Amino acid sequence: MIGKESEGVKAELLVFGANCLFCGVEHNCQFWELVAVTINPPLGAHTHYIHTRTHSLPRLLYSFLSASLPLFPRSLSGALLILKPLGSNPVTYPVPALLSLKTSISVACFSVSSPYTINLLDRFEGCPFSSSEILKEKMTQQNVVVSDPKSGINMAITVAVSNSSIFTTSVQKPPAAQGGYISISRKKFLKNLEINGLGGARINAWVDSMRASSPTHVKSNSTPSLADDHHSSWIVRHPSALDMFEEIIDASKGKQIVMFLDYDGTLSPIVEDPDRAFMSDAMRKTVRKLARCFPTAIVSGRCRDKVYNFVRLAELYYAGSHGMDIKGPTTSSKYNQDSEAILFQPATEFLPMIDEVYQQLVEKTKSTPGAIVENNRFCVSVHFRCVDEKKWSELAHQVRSVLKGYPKLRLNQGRKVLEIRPIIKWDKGNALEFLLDSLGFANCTDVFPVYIGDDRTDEDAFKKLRDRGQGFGILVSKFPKDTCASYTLQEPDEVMDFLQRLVDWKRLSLRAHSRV
Ligand SMILES: O=P(O)(O)OC[C@H]1O[C@H](O[C@H]2O[C@H](CO)[C@@H](O)[C@H](O)[C@H]2O)[C@H](O)[C@@H](O)[C@@H]1O
Repeated sequence: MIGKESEGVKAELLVFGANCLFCGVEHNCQFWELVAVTINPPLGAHTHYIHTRTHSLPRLLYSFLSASLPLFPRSLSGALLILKPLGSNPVTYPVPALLSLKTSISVACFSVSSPYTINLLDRFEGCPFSSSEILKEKMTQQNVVVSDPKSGINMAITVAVSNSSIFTTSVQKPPAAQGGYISISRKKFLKNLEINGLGGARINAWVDSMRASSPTHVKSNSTPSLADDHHSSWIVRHPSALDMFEEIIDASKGKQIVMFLDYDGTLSPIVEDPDRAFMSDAMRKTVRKLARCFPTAIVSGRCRDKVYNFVRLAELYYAGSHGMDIKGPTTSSKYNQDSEAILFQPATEFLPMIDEVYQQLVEKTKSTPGAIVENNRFCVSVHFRCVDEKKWSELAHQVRSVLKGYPKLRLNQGRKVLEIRPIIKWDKGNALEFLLDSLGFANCTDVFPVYIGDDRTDEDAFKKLRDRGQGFGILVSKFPKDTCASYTLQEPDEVMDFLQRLVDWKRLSLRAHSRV
């Protein structure tokens, strides 16, 4: 079973395989290997890349599906097939039932049994095999039926599961990246950079990850129409929170909205000097109004004092150092009568170690022009935004040489920054949960948390919301990225517009309420 029918969970099926989805044969199109099918996007809101390359099949599939969407019943908003390049890591956001299979799903087809009966596979022209033949031939079968409780439609999904990738024997090595888009494969964008291990190989992985860390432009050799397709399909799955404002408000009806805001890249634009990442007065004013309407927290990778000095609003909750330093408001308001009591620091024992590492990193990296080491109290950031790309490998070596002596620290990567922090299992997602509990929403079903952020570490919070099945995340990005957020906003200015709309809506609804 995929998802929990009773809770109306949207179904999503990930399909991995090296062979053609439709005929099961390995065509001469070694550029793709993975297909994800998302049913009911964008509400399913699972993110994957379309990483189409030179072969025309991906485009064909995409046009085929776009043409099929109008045939779907209204409540079934569609299905998307997403392709990944051969050899890349599979995206790991399957619904829990699929996750627990701990196996790769090699190839699949699905059909939608409804009054409209659409079998995508059979409708594909030129497919020499029927779905069942492929599946019988290639793998063990597992049939999954998903009901869409709203539409009363049963979707029969046939998933073929194999413990080893049955197609890998004839699979060639992935081609070197060519054409394409600004997509960051999970392989390239390592969430936790490995500190020890094989020297050269590891450093290369770091540098690859550093390169992928902050896409700012479409690669010059990309094919514009494919890039457009990629971007539009990403937007379909992660629509603008401004465009979807009414839907968002509908979803929050009867629930208490709680706002969580990242700082850098969300409330303030990204700038070269981390000490000059100021927030505009207009943004400050908007956040102040927001906090009068909803409990509001700032969740940042920065040291709490520093982010407070940028924001300067005493009525907010602050979670600094990626959530490892949480403090309630220092002035009371409607939402925080005894919040001053809140202070949570789960990593205090690491303070001396972080200090020591900070000093060593400053010393070690001082020969690399442009490198900035920032002490974020419970974590340290090494910025490489202003370091010449030719020097990135040198910087990676320097950082690794320091970290080798500290097995209790780990390294993550943000936007042109290496972030070092204690190995403890505490992230922005835990901070969000902690704050919700502190606000009195533990085990509450009528709370609607909204988290807005732009960076990798914000994904922990997006994922937490998705796992809780409450509220949603909004990713601030102009470019397609792998994300657990449901919606997007392009830049801090759009964040401000969105917050202002929330404020206006709240004021209007309070007025309407008081008239009744
Ligand atoms: O969780 P966040 O609040 O988003 O913190 C993540 C990092 O943000 C800051 O760095 C980023 O913004 C800088 C200023 O615009 C920019 O120069 C840098 O390249 C970005 O990575 C902060 O300085 C870091 O310490 C945080 O780790």
